[in-house]
Amino acid sequence: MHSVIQQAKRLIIKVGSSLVTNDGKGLDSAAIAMWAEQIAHLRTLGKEVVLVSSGAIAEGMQRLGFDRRPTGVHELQACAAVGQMGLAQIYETSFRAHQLGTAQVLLTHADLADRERYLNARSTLFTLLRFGVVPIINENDTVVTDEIKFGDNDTLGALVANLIEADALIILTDQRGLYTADPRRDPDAQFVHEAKAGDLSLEAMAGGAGSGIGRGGMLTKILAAKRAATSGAHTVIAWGREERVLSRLAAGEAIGTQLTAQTAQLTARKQWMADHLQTAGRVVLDDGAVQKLTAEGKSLLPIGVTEVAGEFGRGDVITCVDASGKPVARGISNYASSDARRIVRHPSSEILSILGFVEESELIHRDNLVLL
Ligand SMILES: Nc1ncnc2c1ncn2[C@@H]1O[C@H](COP(=O)(O)OP(=O)(O)O)[C@@H](O)[C@H]1O
Ligand SMILES: N[C@@H](CCC(=O)OP(=O)(O)O)C(=O)O
Repeated sequence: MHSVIQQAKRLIIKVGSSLVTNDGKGLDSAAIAMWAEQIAHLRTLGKEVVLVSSGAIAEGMQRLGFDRRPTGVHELQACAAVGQMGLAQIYETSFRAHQLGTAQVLLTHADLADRERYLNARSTLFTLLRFGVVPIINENDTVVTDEIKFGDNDTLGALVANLIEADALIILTDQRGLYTADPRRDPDAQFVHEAKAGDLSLEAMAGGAGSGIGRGGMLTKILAAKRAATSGAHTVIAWGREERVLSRLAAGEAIGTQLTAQTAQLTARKQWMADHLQTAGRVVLDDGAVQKLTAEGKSLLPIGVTEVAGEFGRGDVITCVDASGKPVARGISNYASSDARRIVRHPSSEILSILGFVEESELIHRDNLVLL
């Protein structure tokens, strides 16, 4: 019995190129229809699902008549642009059959490295989930070159898991999970049912891609599990063609390899903030706000702030101090210092009229706040 997927409220599901495109033979509409049906089922169980799908390059190669992967970067990018249309079309059609809308989200490394774009991507994904839509994510291949690529969608899946604090990452691939060696090369390879995410011995077991279609192989999946675990997300690596794989995982069945995160989700996030000793700025709280934060576990609203010191951007970690200057909390600011200065001492209902836009009604959300 594996219960991490059963218990997960928010899930990232990553499907690899070889699965999506039937080993490069063209989009596998039957398989995609089955995942869509299962994802619709997961949603009826109250789970939020984000899909990370590879396959744009493989599908574009097919459509443009390449029988081997082109070597030129712009040819690959052109393939991705052509193939992405096929992905968008088939996902939209497959989910529509279950009255679910889809949304295309193409991300680059630069998007997630930039604090403001990171927060924007995060807010947009949360909003899509709130609208009941299934976001379908891929790397924005047409605008990236090697140095700034995620390079593989296993890594992208893990970063998205970190981005929206998913409880679990499911990586569907063309093997049943992790073996002690590449099963394509070593017939004696043993199946690994369960291990700790981040266990270094796993990295030695995992080899590169076996199919010529996929990019990362097993190593990027192991590293993705390690990365996802930093925000407390567990990973399951499973065979995408296993019958009803997603629904059975959601029912608690032990399928695939489970790589368990060792740190609880909130603890991991709070630890990250607590480790942020160099904060970009400081806000002074009135006594009421100190009370709300420390005794009631509430978010920090602009109205409870009397002063903003330093220069910081949206997404920076800032320190909250009481009227005497004593630090009481640390957290991620939803507003840049220039905007924060204008909205402090005001009720959140006035943010729109003061700034002309509203990022969030809180200055710091309690999930992004750690008490000192
Ligand atoms: N230890 C291992 N256990 C399982 N598969 C492995 C291992 N090492 C390497 N592989 C290879 O990794 C491949 C899956 O990676 P990849 O081709 O990138 O798939 P995807 O397109 O799903 O990301 C498998 O087909 C397999 O040959
Ligand atoms: N963005 C690329 C993803 C390449 C990739 O990571 O492939 P895979 O190893 O099959 O997940 C595409 O859509 O072709």
